[in-house]
Amino acid sequence: MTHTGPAARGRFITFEGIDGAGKSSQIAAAVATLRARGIEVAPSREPGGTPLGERLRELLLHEPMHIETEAMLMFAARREHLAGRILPALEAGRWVVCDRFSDATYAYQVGGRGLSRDKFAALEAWVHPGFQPDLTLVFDLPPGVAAARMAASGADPDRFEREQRDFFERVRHAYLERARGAPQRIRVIDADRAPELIRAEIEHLLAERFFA
Ligand SMILES: Nc1ncnc2c1ncn2[C@@H]1O[C@H](COP(=O)(O)OP(=O)(O)OP(=O)(O)O)[C@@H](O)[C@H]1O
Ligand SMILES: Cc1cn([C@H]2C[C@H](O)[C@@H](COP(=O)(O)O)O2)c(=O)[nH]c1=O
Repeated sequence: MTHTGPAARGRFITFEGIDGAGKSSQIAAAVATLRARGIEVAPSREPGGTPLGERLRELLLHEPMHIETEAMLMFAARREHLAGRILPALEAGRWVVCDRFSDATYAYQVGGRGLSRDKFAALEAWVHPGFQPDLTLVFDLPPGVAAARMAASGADPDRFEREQRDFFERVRHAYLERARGAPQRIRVIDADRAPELIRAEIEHLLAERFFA
């Protein structure tokens, strides 16, 4: 008899790192790898992922604002994303592969801008109590290397990408600190390597974590 019970919950995988770390093409490769295994995957991004979230993204990336406004808007977009997209997909058995989530708020707003850890923790506990990604990959590389990559790409820098090297040093260290606090969930990837090597490591990690 065919099993017609509820689908198993999907998995939530996030990619993190300083701007220019090389997440985008590796996310596309990871999505393709999972789809090749027959998994239904919903790629998404933060801030964004919903119509309202994308409008908030425009403000966040281009309008100057108070640091607490910035943190609250990141979490407002996230609240919408969780309710409108992430949780429904996971409940329907789809996997969500997301370019950034709350670890980015910790790294950028707490580490980079100096938001208090208590305010971050309160927002996180409000917006997604007890919920975290199943796996987070932090792309780690020196800010100078990331800056050179971004300059070579020729893209117009946004409000975050225009920050100075010391800002990205703080963001990088906040990511590494966050990873030390959750070693089961967060894996640090050496992103200062050829794309093929990074892709092979990610395929290995996905296989080990979800298909062993
Ligand atoms: N491993 C790599 N080695 C050298 N260059 C790379 C590597 N990965 C990506 N790049 C190049 O670096 C630039 C930034 O890459 P990408 O846009 O994937 O970074 P990102 O982490 O998604 O950045 P952002 O968070 O700012 O969107 C691109 O021009 C890309 O082609
Ligand atoms: C989710 C989130 C993002 N940011 C910053 C990090 C990046 O500079 C931009 C998003 O651009 P990307 O090209 O999609 O990487 O937003 C942040 O500061 N805080 C956050 O919570």
